[in-house]
Amino acid sequence: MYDIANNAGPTYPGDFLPILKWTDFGRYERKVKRIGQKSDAFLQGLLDDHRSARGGPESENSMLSRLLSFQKSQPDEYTDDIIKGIIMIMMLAGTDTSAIMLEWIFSNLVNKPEILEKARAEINSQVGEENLVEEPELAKLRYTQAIISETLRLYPAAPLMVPHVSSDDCTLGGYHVPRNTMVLVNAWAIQRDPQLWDDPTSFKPERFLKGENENSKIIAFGIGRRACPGSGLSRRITGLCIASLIQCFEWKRVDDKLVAMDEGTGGVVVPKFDPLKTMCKARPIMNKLFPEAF
Ligand code: HEM
Repeated sequence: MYDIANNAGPTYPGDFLPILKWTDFGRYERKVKRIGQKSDAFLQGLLDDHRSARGGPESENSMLSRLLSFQKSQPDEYTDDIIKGIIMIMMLAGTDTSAIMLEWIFSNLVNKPEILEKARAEINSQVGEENLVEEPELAKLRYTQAIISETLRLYPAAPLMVPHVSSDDCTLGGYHVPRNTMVLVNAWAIQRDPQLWDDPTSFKPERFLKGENENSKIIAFGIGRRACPGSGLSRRITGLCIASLIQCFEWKRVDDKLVAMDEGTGGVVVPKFDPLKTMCKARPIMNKLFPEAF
């Protein structure tokens, strides 16, 4: 996964200087073909394990076993290649992005404990301290949702989105774009544009609680028919995850220094430069929810 992610996106110099493709500069083609074969073998192994029920009882209700059951009734639609493609895109597009968003969220929360406390107060008042937050309650957690939106705005997991190619000559913002040109959208810069946002570089979830629909200005999931189909799922998973982590633990920085908020480098998905290190301590609710653990 690491190899695929790092070789995806606009990272190949030959895309910018086509002459380099003649010599397979940096052995890029050979490298990606090898990665492709390796990942195909891995996914085929997963499929075969599920098919022969070698995955154990926990795999019986998995997404893969569901897809394989569709294969029995619609063999032409659900070929092995299609199923491998679905699993691959879910893993590639859905895992790193959501994990990185979570890391940015907690980096912001430990740097701004007052925001963390406000989120906790909302969770206490809407969910209470007896039960772990559940999905239907997420709609009531408006401040938690606002924290997610503000993180997507300032720290989009895919800052240049996924490269697109113009299928025809067109004009974009007054610029002529010939057919077959790679087009990148700088979501990172657009979401910090002072013409669109007040105090654009400050982390202020409150801006999403105003009456206007600020969320419609977020483009971190793309726009239009190729926009991210996992955006709703991702917001729900992340919402559940941060709300339960806030319910169950106290969170603090490891020392007085603020957590550095620099971006690292990557393919499509860009992680933090320094992975987040933080301290956490179990809260009393953990004794009630998981007494056997204490
Ligand atoms: C924080 C979480 C996520 C972010 C920031 C994110 C962002 C994006 C972006 C920017 C694109 C490209 C949109 C474009 O080309 O204009 C995309 C595409 C895609 N995402 Fe996500 N995504 C996230 C989570 C997920 C999840 C959880 C899934 C599925 C489990 C998913 C599945 C996909 C797929 C399949 C595409 C390709 C859509 C297409 O090309 O038609 N993503 N995502």
